[in-house]
Amino acid sequence: MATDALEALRKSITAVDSELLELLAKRRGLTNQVAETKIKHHIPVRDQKREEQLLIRLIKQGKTVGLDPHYVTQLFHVIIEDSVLNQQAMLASRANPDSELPLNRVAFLGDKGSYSYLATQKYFSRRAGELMEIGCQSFAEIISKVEKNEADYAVLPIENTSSGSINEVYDQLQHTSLSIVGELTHPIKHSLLVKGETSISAIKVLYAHPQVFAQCSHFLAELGSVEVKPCDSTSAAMITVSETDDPSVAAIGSEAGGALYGLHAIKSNLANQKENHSRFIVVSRKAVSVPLQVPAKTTLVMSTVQKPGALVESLLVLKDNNINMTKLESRPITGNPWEEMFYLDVDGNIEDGPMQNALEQLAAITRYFKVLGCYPSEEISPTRVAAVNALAE
Ligand SMILES: C=C(O[C@@H]1C=C(C(=O)O)C=C[C@H]1O)C(=O)O
Repeated sequence: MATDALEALRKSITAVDSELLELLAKRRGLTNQVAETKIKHHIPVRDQKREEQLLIRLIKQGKTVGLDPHYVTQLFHVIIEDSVLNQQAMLASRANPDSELPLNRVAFLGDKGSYSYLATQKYFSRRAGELMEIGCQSFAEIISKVEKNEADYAVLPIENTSSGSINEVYDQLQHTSLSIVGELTHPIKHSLLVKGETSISAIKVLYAHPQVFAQCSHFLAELGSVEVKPCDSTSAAMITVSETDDPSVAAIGSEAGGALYGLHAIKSNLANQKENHSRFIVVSRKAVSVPLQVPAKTTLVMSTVQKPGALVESLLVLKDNNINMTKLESRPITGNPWEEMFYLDVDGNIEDGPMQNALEQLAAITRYFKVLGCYPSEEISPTRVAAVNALAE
């Protein structure tokens, strides 16, 4: 009897969920039409005033039907982020018709199920064309695939909120002729993955990528005497565990990735930091042009002359041109001990006046200077509604 009632209720929920999906698709269609209008009339993609008004109205309306402001705000932040990213992708592809390929051959680290694989899927889901996945064993192999025209794009992790910059990728960028054409941030949720029935206390051997071990060091310390075995990628770790019936082995990776190999999670949220995200860059042989209506980021690489204050002087060029720097990284220059290559991420478009001034001035005062790429920024900061607390009352 009880199960009949449950069944009926679940049927109704399924019907509501289908309606929600259809409405979300309808909303997406409308925002795509908005993008067409913005292209035609040169209007910026993001309009935070409109977003604020929309959120205030929805929070008020939500209250009348028993939905709390926090829930409504969170839901619509996700919906708006999707809408802005889709519109940005549309504008970017219009501005670069030659990079519209029927087949995108994409090289990334590992195999199906790796974090790079999941990031690749996410990035290309907003872009036209089929996706051909090319799993690789190292960052050098990934870069070389694109350089040799065996792939069109490479997706490379560049930094993580727990373990910091991925030095090996920065070092690869020093020597390549490829350009950065995109970026994306992907949540990294580490789980302890096993094949059959087992428990945490039974685990004796743990496979994972070294970056993953670094990000989960607190969990590893708690685990105690477990042998850690570094692998080339998260997917390599998953494959190793999937190929044995030994209940004392486990891998660390994403639950979604593990499911592709018949693994399940016995513990989740293993990272030291709760908010664990990785930023990936997308590189290609040809640079892209970013429409001025889309927020852009530019990555620069430079080495300064050997004199006191040389780096400060370079940073002042950015300040004088009112350019915001979002990241500064330094890496040793191979063959030149104690000399550093600086990598800078700045907000701005190389087709913009102040940025062109800054680039010219930097080129004049540095020993080596190169633009690694200008690409649409995918960091969509959520619009906060100042009045949200008042509205909650
Ligand atoms: C759809 C638009 O573009 C963006 C996305 C919005 C949305 O999804 O509601 C609102 C404002 C813009 O930041 C728009 O300008 O109306």
